[in-house]
Amino acid sequence: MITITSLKFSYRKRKPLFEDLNLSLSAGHIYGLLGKNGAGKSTLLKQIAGLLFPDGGKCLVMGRHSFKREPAFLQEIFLVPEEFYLPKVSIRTYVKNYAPFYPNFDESAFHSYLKEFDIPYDQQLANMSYGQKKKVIISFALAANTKVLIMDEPTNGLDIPSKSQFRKVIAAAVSEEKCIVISTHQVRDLDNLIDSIVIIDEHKIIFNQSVDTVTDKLSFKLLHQLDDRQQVLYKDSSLRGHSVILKNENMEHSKIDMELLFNAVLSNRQPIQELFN
Ligand SMILES: Nc1ncnc2c1ncn2[C@@H]1O[C@H](COP(=O)(O)OP(=O)(O)OP(=O)(O)O)[C@@H](O)[C@H]1O
Repeated sequence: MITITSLKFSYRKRKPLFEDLNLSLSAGHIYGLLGKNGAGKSTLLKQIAGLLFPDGGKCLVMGRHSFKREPAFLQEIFLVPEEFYLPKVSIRTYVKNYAPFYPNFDESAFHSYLKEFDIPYDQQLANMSYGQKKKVIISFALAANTKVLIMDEPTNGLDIPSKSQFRKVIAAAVSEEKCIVISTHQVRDLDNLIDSIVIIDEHKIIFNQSVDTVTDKLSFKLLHQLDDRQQVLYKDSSLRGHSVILKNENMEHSKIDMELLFNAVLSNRQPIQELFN
């Protein structure tokens, strides 16, 4: 669905942000895009949405160069940006004006997502808080029913109950035809939601694996004592004990700890990458 090959991009000359970045994302998945501040997550999402031109390489979405922003491409992609502007109109008028750009827009789904988020339909966008506006744009994005849905830090600004509502509405909107990409620092907000993890660091994609493959190869444990015989790939020690990542040699099933995995991939990249090659 999204194929990025040898992508090069920089905002400033002699300071490349992406160099030979390669990424392939398929339909039927929810990808979590993780990276440190400034790693280039938002920039990558903008490249996919065709809001930035590559300096080299290709960014193809549904077989089309995203930077061309052809109508057939725009109808099938929706980006929920981290910072957004909504016009000073009612939700009703917003839908009337913008839904026609999306041929598969589902108005009844839009109503049900708003209901899930406790947002009354008859409201003026100008009178809403940042978090409420964000819920409107997320609901609209899901109802637009595009094949590609990109969300940049969607849970920023959402209160605690809204985060589980968010997981619920996303889970309801998933289908085999859609590719959903969500960038976040709040990995716990995406718990049980994303099925694949993509990590960007130092100009490149350094990790792109499904959660199932990760838990097949790695075992996540909380140990009270470390045993020298165990080959610990990464550990994070606290008063609770040692949160560790081990090679999953006995085919045990454990629940992925995305924060631990992220820190492990960044600090102990080579042995972890080798396990997946
Ligand atoms: N419009 C711009 N002009 C110049 N440099 C920019 C611009 N936008 C972003 N950058 C720079 O590009 C780099 C990547 O920024 P980007 O916003 O893509 O990172 P990010 O991974 O989304 O970061 P964060 O997690 O902090 O949101 C940063 O060093 C940033 O300063």
